[in-house]
Amino acid sequence: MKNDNYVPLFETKAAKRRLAYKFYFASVFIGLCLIFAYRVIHLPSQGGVETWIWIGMFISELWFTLHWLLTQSARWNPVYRYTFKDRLYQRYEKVLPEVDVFVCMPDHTVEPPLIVVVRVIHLPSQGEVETWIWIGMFISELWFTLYWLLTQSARWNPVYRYTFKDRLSQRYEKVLPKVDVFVCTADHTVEPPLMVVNTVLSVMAYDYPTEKLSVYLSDDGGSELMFHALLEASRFSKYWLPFCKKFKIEPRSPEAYFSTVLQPVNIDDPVMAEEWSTIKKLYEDMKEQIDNASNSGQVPEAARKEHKGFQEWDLVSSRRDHPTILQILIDGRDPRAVDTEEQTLPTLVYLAREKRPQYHHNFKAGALNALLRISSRISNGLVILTVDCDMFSNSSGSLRDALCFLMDEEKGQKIAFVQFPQNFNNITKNDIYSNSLRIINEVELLGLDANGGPPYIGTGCFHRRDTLCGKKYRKDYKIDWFTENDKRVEEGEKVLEEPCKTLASCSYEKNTDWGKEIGLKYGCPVEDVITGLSIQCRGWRSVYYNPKRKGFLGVAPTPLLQALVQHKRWSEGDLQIFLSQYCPPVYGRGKIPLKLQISYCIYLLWAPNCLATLYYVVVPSLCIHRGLSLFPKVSSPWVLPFLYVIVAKYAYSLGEFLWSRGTFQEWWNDQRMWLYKRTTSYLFGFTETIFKLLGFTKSGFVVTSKVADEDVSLRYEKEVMEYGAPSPMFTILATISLANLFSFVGALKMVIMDSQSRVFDQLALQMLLCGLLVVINLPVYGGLFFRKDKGRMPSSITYQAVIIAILAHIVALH
Ligand SMILES: O=c1ccn([C@@H]2O[C@H](COP(=O)(O)OP(=O)(O)O[C@H]3O[C@H](CO)[C@@H](O)[C@H](O)[C@H]3O)[C@@H](O)[C@H]2O)c(=O)[nH]1
Ligand SMILES: [Mn+2]
Repeated sequence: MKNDNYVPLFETKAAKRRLAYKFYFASVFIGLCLIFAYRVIHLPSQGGVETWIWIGMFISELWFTLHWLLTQSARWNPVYRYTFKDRLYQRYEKVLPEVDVFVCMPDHTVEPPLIVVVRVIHLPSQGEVETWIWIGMFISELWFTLYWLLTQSARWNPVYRYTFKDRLSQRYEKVLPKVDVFVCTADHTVEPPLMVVNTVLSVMAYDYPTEKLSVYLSDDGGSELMFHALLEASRFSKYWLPFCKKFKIEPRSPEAYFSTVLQPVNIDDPVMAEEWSTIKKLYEDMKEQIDNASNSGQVPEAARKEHKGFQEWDLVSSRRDHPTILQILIDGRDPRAVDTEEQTLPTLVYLAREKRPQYHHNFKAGALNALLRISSRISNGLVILTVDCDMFSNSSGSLRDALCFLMDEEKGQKIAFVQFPQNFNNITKNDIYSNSLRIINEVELLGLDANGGPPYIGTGCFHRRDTLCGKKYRKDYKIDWFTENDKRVEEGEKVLEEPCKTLASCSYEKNTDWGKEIGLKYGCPVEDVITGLSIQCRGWRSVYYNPKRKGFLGVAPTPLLQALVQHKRWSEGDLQIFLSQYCPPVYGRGKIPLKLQISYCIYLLWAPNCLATLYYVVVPSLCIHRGLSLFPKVSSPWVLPFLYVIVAKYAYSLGEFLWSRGTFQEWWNDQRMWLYKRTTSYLFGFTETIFKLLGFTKSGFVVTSKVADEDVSLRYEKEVMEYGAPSPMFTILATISLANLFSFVGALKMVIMDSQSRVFDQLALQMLLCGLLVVINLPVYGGLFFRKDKGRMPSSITYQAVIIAILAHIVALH
């Protein structure tokens, strides 16, 4: 099979193993070991050796108990077997089938593992609280170490990818596969129709044979306004597509284009200048139509009469209760569907799947699965692109880039999907909410790619239809692009909307494998990650492609609360996967490489970080008042590993940021958001997952708002933190920052009053930690006490936080 003339369609380069990185890794690792040595050696001496012996006994017995539980599984229900040979001979002498008679002899032995409980209750009392606080520090540091080791798996061996679109075109221009683009929208109030149609227009304008391109919009809001907007866009596309192609403009979302290019690119060219103005005028008209309808909440009567599609809304009683609405706005096979230059237009379809209150709709996963079925009947593209409605295509070449991977003769066969990074076009200069996902996009996903493939992150991802529909990888899997297109094309008949509608009905999936083995998986708030993981576990790999010109640009959440809620959904969904049967180290064993299993855990274990972090930002500070020292004295050599690990870790992280074209201020903001997310989003995600496991709650999907009030946007532009809404998340943030402020002030007082500077010697590291927390929380104090605008902390939160912080200090002192 090896082809000597094989010239690849893409290339992979390993990043140079940086000596500095290795040094960093080894030295921090040694530092961590020293920290643990310190923790063990310096356990508060009140408890002394006895405490440790006791803890040792505890751990040993915990192990014995767990192991004993394991061994019980083999004792639960043993069976013995007997046979009756004589009967066998009598009856079946000639044919001799086998007969077993089972006699079951149950043997239940249950020893309640009470020993462990006894250990916990009777921990030697000399050390008491101090010992326990110390053990808490130990466990937090153990967690941080393990987690840091996990994150290293994504840094070990990053790779960069490059494509050769000219070769693709030379070899395959005539037989390029059909591509279906799925755009999802859910709610026209938080996802404005104008934004959605801009996304649709940008993907319609891909540099690709239009007769092979189909765009589907799934509207989970079932909104007439959205349909109206799409209808307007289908008309505008007749002008927009030829314009894009003629002048090769980028980006191809009209809104993004006209807001960056304020005058014709080539003023000297009168033809271009005139066309530019005409198109801009047409766009402004369309924008006005759509915005007017959105603002009044009604489609104008005249527009309604122009298209039969609006009649479908006669049967809609609410967005949660309506039959399937399916409208093919442009049918690419219709000879009349052409643009102003007589070129075929891409197929354009509007779908609002059936919704009934008694059926669970499974959020985005449900929407994508309905699209998979409907599109298989209409265009049946071999390749599927999924994009969120707020993510316009920023580069008309991305589609061909993706095909370079999927169509490569040797390595392409095994690739199930090509994931582009999630980038955003509303990030402010220093990215206050750390929305840009810079380190994930520029560092970690490159490493995951080398480890076996990035996860599927829901948007900007090109899939093979087959793999999304559950196909397993086999060595002999090979698509012959020269015949495949013809095979799948239907008779060329005009597709009828009515018969297709049942494919998107509520009852269609009953008793089928949809949502389990076929299509996107149900029941998880991060349907994308779990679906990608299971594709990889079926033997496929994925690739990550991060070109200079970003492939897609989306809308990042602007108020702080939105960002935190989004991360709550992510961390919750991720932890759910970890605790489910799909846990990568279990489910992926033997199916995906070990290093990929580990890399997955970086994200799947986001949520549990909340515990160690909360401990670390609360307990050491509160202990300052008691004079309880939890870190080595400055005069002791043990302080060195602590300082080294702190400095090395943060220096490297800053270096990584700058090297990925970030700024110092942005890195600092990222550290703050890291703290915020860990103490709020992850905490809520963690507890909710546990509740869900226990069966108390069900997970939902809170759609992130893509619009903000004017004054909120203004503050965002100025990079002023937006609190505003009363939320328990803010209570936590405010309380932590106040508690640390009180501690720090108290500590300063103690240091000043202490003439021999013994306090400083003992508490320096604790004060450093506390002081850093105060500095990083400066915006919170501003929001609590100094700001007057609407984005400040609500006063209810200020009161709560002050009271809780004072109470915490009182409790800590006694
Ligand atoms: O019932 C629903 C809910 C959401 N969506 C769509 O799903 C997309 C993502 O929703 P959004 O509120 O923007 O969530 P994000 O957190 O920004 O989305 C990220 O995280 C999701 C998983 O949590 C992925 O599905 C997305 O692709 C990924 O961009 C949007 O286009 C929505 O219109 C639906 O179609 N139906
Ligand atoms: Mn989004």
